[in-house]
Amino acid sequence: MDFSDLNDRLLFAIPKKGRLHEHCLTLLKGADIQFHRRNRLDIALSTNHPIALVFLPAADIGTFVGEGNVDIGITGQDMVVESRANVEELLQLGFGKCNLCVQVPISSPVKSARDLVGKRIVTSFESVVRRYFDALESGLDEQAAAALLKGGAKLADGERSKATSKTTINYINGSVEAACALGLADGIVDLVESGETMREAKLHAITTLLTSQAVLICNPKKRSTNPLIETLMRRIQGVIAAQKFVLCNYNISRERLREAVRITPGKKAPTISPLENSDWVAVSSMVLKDQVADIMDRLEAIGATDILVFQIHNCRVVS
Ligand SMILES: Nc1ncnc2c1ncn2[C@@H]1O[C@H](COP(=O)(O)OP(=O)(O)OP(=O)(O)O)[C@@H](O)[C@H]1O
Ligand SMILES: O=P(O)(O)OC[C@H]1O[C@H](OP(=O)(O)OP(=O)(O)O)[C@H](O)[C@@H]1O
Repeated sequence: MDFSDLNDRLLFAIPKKGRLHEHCLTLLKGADIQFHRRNRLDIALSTNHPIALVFLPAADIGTFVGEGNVDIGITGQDMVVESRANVEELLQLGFGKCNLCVQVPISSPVKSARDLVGKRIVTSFESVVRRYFDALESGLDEQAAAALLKGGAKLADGERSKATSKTTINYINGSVEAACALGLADGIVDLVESGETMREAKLHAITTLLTSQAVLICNPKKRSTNPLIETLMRRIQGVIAAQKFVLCNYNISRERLREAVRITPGKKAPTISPLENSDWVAVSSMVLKDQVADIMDRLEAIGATDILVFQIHNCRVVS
């Protein structure tokens, strides 16, 4: 590829592998960003928009966006906090949801993060954990120390001087959950989603430092300079909304319509159309996918008929 092809293109960073990769490809497809990625190339030019996709490790995307090497990107909030990147969060994407937790062996006498001050921690989130334990060592409680992380705030000079960094924090990249069993650590800090990895390793979580999900981020100086960023944002928002909602259609007698509208109020209001039989109407309304079974039961109970549920492929709705 000729890299002059990148001139005048919006550079959009996507995790090149791992937990977020497939979700990102689905979003790109839903937003109709077409591209062809040549074998072994980490840059792909969009064939229908002035965009170049840059496939990077999720851990590096915050820094690349913050420093303006790329314009926008998708990564986990945990990665943004770890890299301390100066980025604007445009959208929460609803996937890659997990918590960054302090974990200790089930058999350990350690009950709180404070009990680990002065002990050995193993993690892939070295900067987050250093900041958290510095905050604890300076006298903040666990809640205040965790709040400091996401706000990106630094310890005040006075507070910082009280932190002695006596807690040992060692970085490893993956398989962190084995560290306690191997005698390398008294506790670990790692991501938890289902909790399966933690339970298999005979660990339990004693506190949560961060909650995280995938986010669309932007370099703070770039948003106002390229209108394509707003367009992309709206498209991606539409794809996410479409994944959350389904369209529910049914017929109901006019006398039960008020009750039916309470069950399916829609985003703004349901669409109501008269049927040939004047005592009945047809209703069409967006409902949350994870509530649809309950909604169908309730509609049936008030006498609704011909209840049909349709998948939404894309949409633009007011939030
Ligand atoms: N179990 C999980 N459930 C949900 N989201 C997760 C989970 N593990 C990680 N994530 C999210 O996905 C992001 C990328 O994690 P992932 O483990 O896929 O990284 P990676 O870049 O592929 O690195 P590696 O494969 O070397 O661990 C994390 O920063 C986090 O936001
Ligand atoms: O609570 P769970 O659903 O079990 O998920 C948590 C695990 O997922 C992540 O690791 P991943 O599987 O991505 O592999 P890694 O350890 O190589 O990073 C994370 O580091 C945990 O180990």
